[in-house]
Amino acid sequence: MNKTWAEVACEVPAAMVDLLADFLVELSGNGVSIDNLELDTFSLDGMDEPPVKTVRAYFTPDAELETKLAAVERFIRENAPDYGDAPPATPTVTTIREEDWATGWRQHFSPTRIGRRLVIKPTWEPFAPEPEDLVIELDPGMAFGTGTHPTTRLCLEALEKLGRPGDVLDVGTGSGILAMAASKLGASRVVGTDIDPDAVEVARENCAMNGVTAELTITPLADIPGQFAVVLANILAEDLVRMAADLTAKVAPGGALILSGILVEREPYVIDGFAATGLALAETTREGEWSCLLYRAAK
Ligand SMILES: C[S@@+](CC[C@H](N)C(=O)[O-])C[C@H]1O[C@@H](n2cnc3c(N)ncnc32)[C@H](O)[C@@H]1O
Repeated sequence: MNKTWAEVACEVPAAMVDLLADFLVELSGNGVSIDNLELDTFSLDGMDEPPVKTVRAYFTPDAELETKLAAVERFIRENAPDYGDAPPATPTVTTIREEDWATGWRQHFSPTRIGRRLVIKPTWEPFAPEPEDLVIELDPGMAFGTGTHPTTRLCLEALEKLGRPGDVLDVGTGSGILAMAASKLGASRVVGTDIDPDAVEVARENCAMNGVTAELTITPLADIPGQFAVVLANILAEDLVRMAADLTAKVAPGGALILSGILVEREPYVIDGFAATGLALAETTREGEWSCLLYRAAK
């Protein structure tokens, strides 16, 4: 593959890393890496934590890149003053090859237990599962969803709590992680859709690697036939609200809709956006600044 990525490196005060990382994940649709800036021995003297860290995000180098870069610069400029007096450095952009992007991720990715039985494990790491464990093998690829992001974890936990899930629709499947988990949890049929054809390709490869059968497609949500016992969508709050009617239409009577990708401060906005759908909000779970909403359809 000759694909390249624009790696955007932002040096920010260490205390601002989480805020910026979440912003970059949302904006790029991909994971970020965080590493310590190399400092000289004088500046490190007597310091436990370096004061500045570098957050790296990965963007497709397309026509929207300039606009996204401007948004990153604006975000840093507006938020950095809350974390210290030093003026923030301008983010740097480096073009990197796809292979390097994937390799860089390896050091940040290790077996992770999520919920009671699900374990996400990179292919290269040895892991001894418990008898009840449902292991998903996953290498960081070009699609969002390695299980390291709270929005994915919240979705997986909510899904596992539903028990054997029946037919499942995964909207914005990314790496296919939720689709694979649904299948491992005993779903009778799994459909995953994504607007990004590359993500669908990655999801197909991941499903094949895990022996999972799922129908993976770029068919828009509104055109997917049928209804599902569980519909999952880990997408941005704005998209969830825009898609509220289509998402609701896919939930079978008595079924569940799991919405993730919602910043806690955006919870009321999403709840408002789903108020007219007739679905009942059954549970809200949170991790850090992320929320996941579980809705139920009437029987
Ligand atoms: C945050 S990732 C979620 C990936 C994975 N489901 C997870 O939970 O980790 C969001 C995914 O939704 C896709 N997406 C965004 N808008 C979409 C839409 N309107 N319909 C389908 N997929 C969409 C993106 O391409 C991306 O792969």
